[in-house]
Amino acid sequence: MDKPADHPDIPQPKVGILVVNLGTPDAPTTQAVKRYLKQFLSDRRVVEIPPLIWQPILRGIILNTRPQKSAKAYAKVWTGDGSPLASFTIAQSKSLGRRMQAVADVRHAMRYGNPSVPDQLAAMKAAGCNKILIAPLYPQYSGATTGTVLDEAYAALTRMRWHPAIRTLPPYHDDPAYITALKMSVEASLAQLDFTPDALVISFHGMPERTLHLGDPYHCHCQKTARLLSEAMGRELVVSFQSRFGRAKWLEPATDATLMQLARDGRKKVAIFAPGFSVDCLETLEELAIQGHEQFEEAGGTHFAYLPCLNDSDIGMDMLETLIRREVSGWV
Ligand SMILES: C=CC1=C(C)c2cc3[nH]c(cc4nc(cc5[nH]c(cc1n2)c(C)c5CCC(=O)O)C(CCC(=O)O)=C4C)c(C)c3C=C
Ligand SMILES: [Fe+2]
Ligand SMILES: [Fe+2]
Repeated sequence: MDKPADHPDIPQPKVGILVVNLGTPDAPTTQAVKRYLKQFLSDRRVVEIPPLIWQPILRGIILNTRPQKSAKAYAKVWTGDGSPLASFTIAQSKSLGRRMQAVADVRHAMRYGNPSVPDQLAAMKAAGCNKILIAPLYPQYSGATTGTVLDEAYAALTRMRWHPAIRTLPPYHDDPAYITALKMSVEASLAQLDFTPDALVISFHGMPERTLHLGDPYHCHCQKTARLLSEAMGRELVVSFQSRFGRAKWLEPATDATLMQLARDGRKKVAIFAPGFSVDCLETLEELAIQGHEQFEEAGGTHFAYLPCLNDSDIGMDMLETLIRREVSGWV
């Protein structure tokens, strides 16, 4: 008698892997950035101000001023393949697809913009995936990043009659595979420099400080990543938080202030990296590598290096494959 798995009428389990990142504008233009920021900054997980107060500020002030300024910043880092965040995320998804082609259908989605999480879940379902791993590519958990990706996925599932089985990739801020990949990548980048840094700065995207007091683990996850990496590398790392937005108090110390203070303290050779971003993007390539460099030199610094994110490097992809294979084990 046939075993059920061999029976031609019984569908074989097909595993889907959906890697998800933040999203980015379609073009470095005021209009495209405005569309993107409207969706992004209307997410109540990102701006936790009641909509009756926040929406008039967003629509009346922010969306009439910030898109033009941000579009200029995007234009400085835009490439022939589009936004760095999009092109690196696509490269990661393709690389993972090649590595796992025997066992899974790998796709990518963006929380804001396209391809959207609901569209990609529907496409995977239509392609026969009945077991799906949702993998938000944020090492450190926050409600504003991992949380909102999962909200979006679960909301899409509520509209499906026949759910696929779902697993989610947990935060990996303290995973030995992630810490080892960062150590290898940072040390390889440092070995390429033509100077020895007096300080190594580890910069994470900021959040309103209030989120820490409300129980968001993001700040603790960032601090733990920094501590574990510092221990693994056997050297001091200066922790800071970048990209402040709005008037509320954000996590401190701020990266710009930290860079300027280092220069004033006589630590004039600095290398900086941002391991909370799984790929390079506006916040790393423009805010750190361009603006941070200028701020550091204006404060008297002499040597500055920005060290790249893991992106789709072999080191980074080996790490992601390890984490993802672990989550789908038993399925494949
Ligand atoms: C990696 C984690 C991120 C956290 C945490 C985060 C929180 C957060 N961000 C904003 C506002 C903006 N962020 C912007 C860009 C941006 N943010 C992240 C990641 C995190 N944000 C990335 C990867 C990017 C780059 C996107 C790209 O296209 O390359 C922007 C847009 C750019 C700009 O106008 O400055 C805004 C605005 C808030 C309010 C927030 C708090 C929870
Ligand atoms: Fe952000
Ligand atoms: Fe920024």
